[in-house]
Amino acid sequence: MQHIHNYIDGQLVMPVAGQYIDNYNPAIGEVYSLIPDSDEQDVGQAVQAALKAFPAWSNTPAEKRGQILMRIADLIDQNMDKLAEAESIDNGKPLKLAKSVDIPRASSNMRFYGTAIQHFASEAHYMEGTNAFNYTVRHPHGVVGCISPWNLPLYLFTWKIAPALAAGNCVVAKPSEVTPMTAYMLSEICIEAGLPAGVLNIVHGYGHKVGAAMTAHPKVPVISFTGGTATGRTIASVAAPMFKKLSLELGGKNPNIIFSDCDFNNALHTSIHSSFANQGQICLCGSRIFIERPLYEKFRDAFVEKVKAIQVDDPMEENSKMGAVVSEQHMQKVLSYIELAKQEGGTILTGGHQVQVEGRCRNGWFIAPTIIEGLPYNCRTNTEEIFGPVVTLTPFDTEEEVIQYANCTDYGLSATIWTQNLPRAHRVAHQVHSGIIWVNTWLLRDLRTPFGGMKNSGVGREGGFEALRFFTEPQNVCVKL
Ligand SMILES: NC(=O)c1ccc[n+]([C@@H]2O[C@H](COP(=O)([O-])OP(=O)(O)OC[C@H]3O[C@@H](n4cnc5c(N)ncnc54)[C@H](O)[C@@H]3O)[C@@H](O)[C@H]2O)c1
Ligand SMILES: O=C/C=C/C=C(\O)C(=O)O
Repeated sequence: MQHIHNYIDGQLVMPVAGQYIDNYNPAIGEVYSLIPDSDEQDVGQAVQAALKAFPAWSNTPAEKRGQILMRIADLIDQNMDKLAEAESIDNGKPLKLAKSVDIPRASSNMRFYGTAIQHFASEAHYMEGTNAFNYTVRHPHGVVGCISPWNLPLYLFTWKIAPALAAGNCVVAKPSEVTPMTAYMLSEICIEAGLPAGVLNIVHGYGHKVGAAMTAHPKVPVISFTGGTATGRTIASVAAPMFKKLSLELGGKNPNIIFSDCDFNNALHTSIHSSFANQGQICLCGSRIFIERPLYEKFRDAFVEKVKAIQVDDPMEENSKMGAVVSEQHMQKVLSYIELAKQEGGTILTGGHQVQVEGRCRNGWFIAPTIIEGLPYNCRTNTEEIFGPVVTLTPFDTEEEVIQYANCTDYGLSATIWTQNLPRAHRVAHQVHSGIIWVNTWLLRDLRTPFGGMKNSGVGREGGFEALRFFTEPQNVCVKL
């Protein structure tokens, strides 16, 4: 069976304690590889390697650092098919999705920050009347920790490490233990691309061991984390008393607001993606669909009809639109929320159950896309993150009412608004408490924009120069002439 290795000090190495964790193919329901069950000893070695590499890497001209990131991007592109297949096997997502979204975005992340760092300028402030000026240098921090989740494995892993490396930091990174394979393949790519030893170190294993050791390590002053809100809280509780700098990208329970005057076909088709793409396991999925009452029945009936036609099948099938959810444990969690929705008075319009796919996937973990109506806007099903192929439909009568519905959760990541009325689009956008608003679209990403959530969806922003500012420490020098 294939063993995944840690990537420490430029080498692919076994975990110090020699222990491994089973890695499952969720579409088959079987173990297909083994992941290092690393601990604080491996994290300690990774931090030492990163500290050793830091002086040379931080003094490497930005242009040269950028060139190495671009080489990594080229190698991701050259290995597109292999990486996409590995992502699909590891995560259960349709191969087509991995090929069209996950892996291309991973190379875009490297390319974006490989070039962004060439344009990242420091500020200067002249003090009129005093004949003095200030210039601000942005120093890399040293060793930074990057911790990522399982839903968009290589996409979110590279979204963190690219700006961290571009800014001149050395990195200790931990991909999710549920989907480690493409991060492992990335370590091979980094070696081939000539990334100097110790600049990026990838330590595999459990969050409560590897992630916790990174968070608590005194030589890792910065943690960038994407994952669940509860985990973010644990990390913050350890990091805050150590005065670490934190970026937290957490969960969401995003509203998808559909007004009667929307472009109906566009709203309908995009809502299918925003509900069920990646089996609904994207933090940006619009899991609460609010429909203005005059359109409610028309939208509901058309939506249910289209969703009933979605075939859940083997993610490796060329035309698969919906694959497996990531693990048996996650499937049980999602199914338990469907039971909760029934107890809370919801009506299942379609789905609501596990699916057994024929053939090689008969023991895999699949859930039918599920639509529920008839729930109060503030019940648990409508306020807690399910993170699976489950959406609720709720009618509304006025703007004020739907804004209240939209804002009634502790989350504030993203929202989508469908209307042809421009003033209304802006009016509603400004009142919805979400860090990311889409009008008449969904998941249209410009990598230059600030990305992140309000309320319990996170702290700080990724993307564009925000990430380069996060991964650097500003130092102001005031000079009197
Ligand atoms: N806001 C965003 O950009 C965004 C993006 C993707 C996913 N998410 C969220 O991520 C969640 C799903 O991902 P998940 O289940 O992998 O999340 P998770 O919080 O369980 O795990 C995320 C990562 O944190 C690690 N971890 C777990 N416990 C830790 C600890 N005590 N200390 C340090 N690290 C620890 C895990 O091993 C994993 O690598 C959802 O809530 C989803 O909304 C948010
Ligand atoms: O599941 C969460 C998705 C996060 C997406 C991004 O971070 C992005 O598109 O940059």
